[in-house]
Amino acid sequence: MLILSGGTGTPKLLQGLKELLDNFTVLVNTGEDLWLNNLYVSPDVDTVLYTLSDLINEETWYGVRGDTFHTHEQLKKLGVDEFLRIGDKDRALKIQKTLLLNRGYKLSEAIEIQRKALGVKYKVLPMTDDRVETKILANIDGRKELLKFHDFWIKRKGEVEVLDVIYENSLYAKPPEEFYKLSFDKVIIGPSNPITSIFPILSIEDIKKELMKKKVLAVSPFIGSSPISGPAGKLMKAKGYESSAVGVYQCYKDFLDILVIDEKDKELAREIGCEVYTTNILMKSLEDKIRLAKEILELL
Ligand SMILES: C[C@H](OP(=O)(O)OP(=O)(O)OC[C@H]1O[C@@H](n2cnc3c(=O)[nH]c(N)nc32)[C@H](O)[C@@H]1O)C(=O)O
Ligand SMILES: O=c1nc2n(C[C@H](O)[C@H](O)[C@H](O)CO)c3cc(O)ccc3cc-2c(=O)[nH]1
Ligand SMILES: [Mg+2]
Repeated sequence: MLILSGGTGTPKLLQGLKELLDNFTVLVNTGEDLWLNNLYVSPDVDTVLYTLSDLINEETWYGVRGDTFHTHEQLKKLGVDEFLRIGDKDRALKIQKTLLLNRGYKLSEAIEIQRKALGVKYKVLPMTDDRVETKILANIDGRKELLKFHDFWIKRKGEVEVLDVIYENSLYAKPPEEFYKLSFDKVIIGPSNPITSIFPILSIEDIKKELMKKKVLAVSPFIGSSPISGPAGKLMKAKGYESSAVGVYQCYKDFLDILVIDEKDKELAREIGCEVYTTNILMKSLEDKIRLAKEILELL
């Protein structure tokens, strides 16, 4: 089983799947990775590692539950304002990843070392060992500007007009070597943001080519015309997709076999050209996550 993931929606589903499955591989978005004061930050990978090792802070869906922020606060006092609030335990994981990368390890090799160190039994692969950067083409005071994802989402709080989203260098990027050794025939695209969490993964040609040959199920991150959280709605529109479960089908229709949508959207099924399964797709409790995971596994 291969699961495509960003850093919030799919990790919730992973909490359900890991109660039901002994093994799967998570292929994680790295389009939002960044160097922050010489520290390599891979937000979606770190959230997946923390989710699979039961360390994740479920209030924020990043960082370690109960972490302290001494270094972050001291840096601010000294005049270094990290725009991401990085906890002390979380910083250790990022420092180790940075050390390994600086010693020439590939990102996938560094993640493999960290997965084992955290006692995660599931495989976690970055979508590439190359650098693919998601950039947001925005209208800033009448001028077109290409923003880094974190500039768009954290500094500007996503409050800009989005004209397009691009995946820089995806034309040349390859999946990690490990990807070619995987044997799987089923794929779950979790309820992550199709535009900035799943499309970066699909922008890597060999990954999309592989999905065309597999049985693929996706879970909608939308109910009605709104995402359950975050900027997916405006990003979908910027890329010309409907901000709805129908738009999610449009994003994945080249290879999608089953789309799981919310029961409130059941009348949309006639506009969706693959098998549709309606259920409650909101995951609040662990029971919700296990229930949804169970329904998905029965469908695949
Ligand atoms: C900023 C955020 O990106 P990221 O943190 O990487 O998150 P993902 O792309 O993995 O997921 C965001 C995506 O998740 C959907 N969501 C959240 N909670 C639920 C839920 O309980 N059920 C469900 N079906 N989807 C859920 C949400 O609508 C978001 O679109 C980002 O891009 O939002
Ligand atoms: O919106 C925020 N996202 C934070 N994120 C999440 C992340 O940068 C983005 O929100 C995700 O990339 C969205 O996909 C962090 C991720 C980490 O791995 C470590 C620290 C942070 C800190 C923040 C933060 O302060 N604010
Ligand atoms: Mg993300």
